[in-house]
Amino acid sequence: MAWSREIVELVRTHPAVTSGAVEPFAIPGFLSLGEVEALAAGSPLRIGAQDAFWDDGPYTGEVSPRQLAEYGVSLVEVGHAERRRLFGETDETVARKVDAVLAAGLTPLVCVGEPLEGDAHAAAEEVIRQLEASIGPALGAGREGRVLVAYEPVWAIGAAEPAPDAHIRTVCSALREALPRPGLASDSAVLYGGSAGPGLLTRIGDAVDGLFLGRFAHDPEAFGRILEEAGSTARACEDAARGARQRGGEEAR
Ligand SMILES: O=C(CO)COP(=O)(O)O
Repeated sequence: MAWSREIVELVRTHPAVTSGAVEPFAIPGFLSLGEVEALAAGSPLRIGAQDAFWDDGPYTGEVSPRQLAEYGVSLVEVGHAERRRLFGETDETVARKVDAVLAAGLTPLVCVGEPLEGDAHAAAEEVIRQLEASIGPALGAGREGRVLVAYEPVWAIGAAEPAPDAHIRTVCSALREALPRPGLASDSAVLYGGSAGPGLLTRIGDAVDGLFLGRFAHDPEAFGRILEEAGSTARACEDAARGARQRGGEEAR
């Protein structure tokens, strides 16, 4: 709660957030959701849940996306590596959860990632397959909405360092290219997670839309530094896009 209080204060006034360039979110454990949601009410901090079940029940002990929506939650994390490894989640169960989250009008944050360190192009193929298996069925059935994809190489979670910059670039660029499709909102995005911390976004910001942070944002001061970087990265990307549009206009003339 102390962390949440500091983060809410930070994002309320930070220019990177008030300008609309950066969209911060926090995903606390279920037991803290209500309190964090109350703290964040009226602030730009969006609140997510770490998991949800795919139906309303009766499924004793499970929490459905519709219940989370009533609670003020707007994001639901689906298919985190720990859920896949320790709780038997498969692409099929992830797909059912994505469908239920979209049906409840919430945004699924779909986690994908290759289990072992290896070739970046092979990793890109693997995660695009995971993405398709996770969101394809819901979109194919006519669901619509925004999807956030968190690319988390399993071998880089809880590690000393994130995956190498070139690896992240290759995989996230491929995911960005694979993402647009009918039914998917145009503000759908690709985030990188796995030992992400200060300094990373400045290096890879042209290849990703954001970060999915764990341990290295547990210090609010580090979160603040990353927010600064996110603001500068957003400005740099806007400038680059404006330059490209101007060059395109000159060529057209
Ligand atoms: O999986 C993650 C967050 O859920 C990543 O955690 P770390 O950044 O601590 O490796």
